[in-house]
Amino acid sequence: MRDPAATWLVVGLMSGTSMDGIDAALIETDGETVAGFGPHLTVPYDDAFRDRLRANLGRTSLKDEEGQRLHRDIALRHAEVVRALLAGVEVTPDLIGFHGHTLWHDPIARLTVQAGDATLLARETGLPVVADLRQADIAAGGEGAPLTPIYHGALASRLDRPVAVLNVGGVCNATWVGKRGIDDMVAFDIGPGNAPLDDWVFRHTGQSCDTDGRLAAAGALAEDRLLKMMEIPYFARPAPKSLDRREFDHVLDAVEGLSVEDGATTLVALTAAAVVQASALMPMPPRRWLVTGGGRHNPVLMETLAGWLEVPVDPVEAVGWDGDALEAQAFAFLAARHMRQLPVTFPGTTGAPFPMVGGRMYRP
Ligand SMILES: Nc1ncnc2c1ncn2[C@@H]1O[C@H](COP(=O)(O)OP(=O)(O)OP(=O)(O)O)[C@@H](O)[C@H]1O
Ligand SMILES: CC(=O)N[C@H]1[C@@H]2OC[C@@H](O2)[C@@H](O)[C@@H]1O[C@H](C)C(=O)O
Repeated sequence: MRDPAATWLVVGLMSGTSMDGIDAALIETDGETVAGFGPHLTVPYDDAFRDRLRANLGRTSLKDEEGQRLHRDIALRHAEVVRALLAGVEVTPDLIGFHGHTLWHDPIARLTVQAGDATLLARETGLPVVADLRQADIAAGGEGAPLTPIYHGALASRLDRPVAVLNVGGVCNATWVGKRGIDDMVAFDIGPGNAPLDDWVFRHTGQSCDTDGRLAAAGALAEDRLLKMMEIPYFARPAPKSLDRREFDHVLDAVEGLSVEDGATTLVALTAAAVVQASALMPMPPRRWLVTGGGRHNPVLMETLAGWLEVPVDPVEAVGWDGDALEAQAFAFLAARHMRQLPVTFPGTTGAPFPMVGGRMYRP
């Protein structure tokens, strides 16, 4: 039996930068370790809603009519996903950890905007919701991202270290976990993940991604284009650092004129080259890379990474984690840490001035 005083059953919710859909996962946790993994699911956005999200990227305020509508609709869609996740599960969760959908992220201006009305989500689900997890960090001069490192660090404490957890979502980020576990983490956004490739493939084929890397597998690397793209100053900038999804939109200009296949191969290579560059920014090379996020389903990316990094590269499933659930689980974990007022961001992960508690509670 679960000791309710010691752990919570928490639903984590994430709508990621690739705009593929809403990820939800249930875990049992005290915010330090995971006592049990429950079910997870991803509910894809329909094309019309994805177009609407895309049209709202770059918005810095939710105050106007469409901003308010979007804030509400995102919350209602998340509430539906919670109901779907809990259908057939004979437990009632204690709590929800809610990210929302990032529309704007600018740490220099100390502004990060996530749409999704947590008050409405709490009312719709009848559960307390912890949201606004980036706000305290960015207000204090941290990057406000990435937030998942403390979860990566908690899971990786059982592994041989240093190890790097690489998330290839729309944006690509990594957590380096050293010998001392969560007291020894360096994390940052590396560069473009799947977003430019998704956009490129959508533009040329109308498909939402390069499924199983088929286009990239049929193309040839345009080395001159890759070298040009690797001159982007962000790659060499030391951590802490974080990205807005749209910051790499312009790389599509660098592959313009290539065939769809060659462009796909070259954009996959860009992600891999950025990861190689990122390893030089870590305190020491990791012994192993564990890859999570949708990008690990692209075999061309996985092969390129394995070829270019000098240590083993495996999907996180190799150590028993679930790469489709990990981000949503992380937001559940962060909500539990909020309950215990444990820090969620650190000088090594976001550049926070000190380990910082994060999130705000919305009660039903
Ligand atoms: N079978 C597949 N083959 C190739 N790519 C895939 C496959 N499945 C998923 N992807 C890629 O993974 C992406 C979704 O990844 P994920 O869900 O990790 O992103 P996200 O959580 O939205 O992003 P972020 O971590 O930046 O917030 C898709 O947009 C697609 O590019
Ligand atoms: C501002 C924002 O939403 N950033 C996302 C994005 O997607 C990946 C990367 O860029 C990461 O920094 C972050 O998401 C994950 C969940 C994080 O905070 O760890």
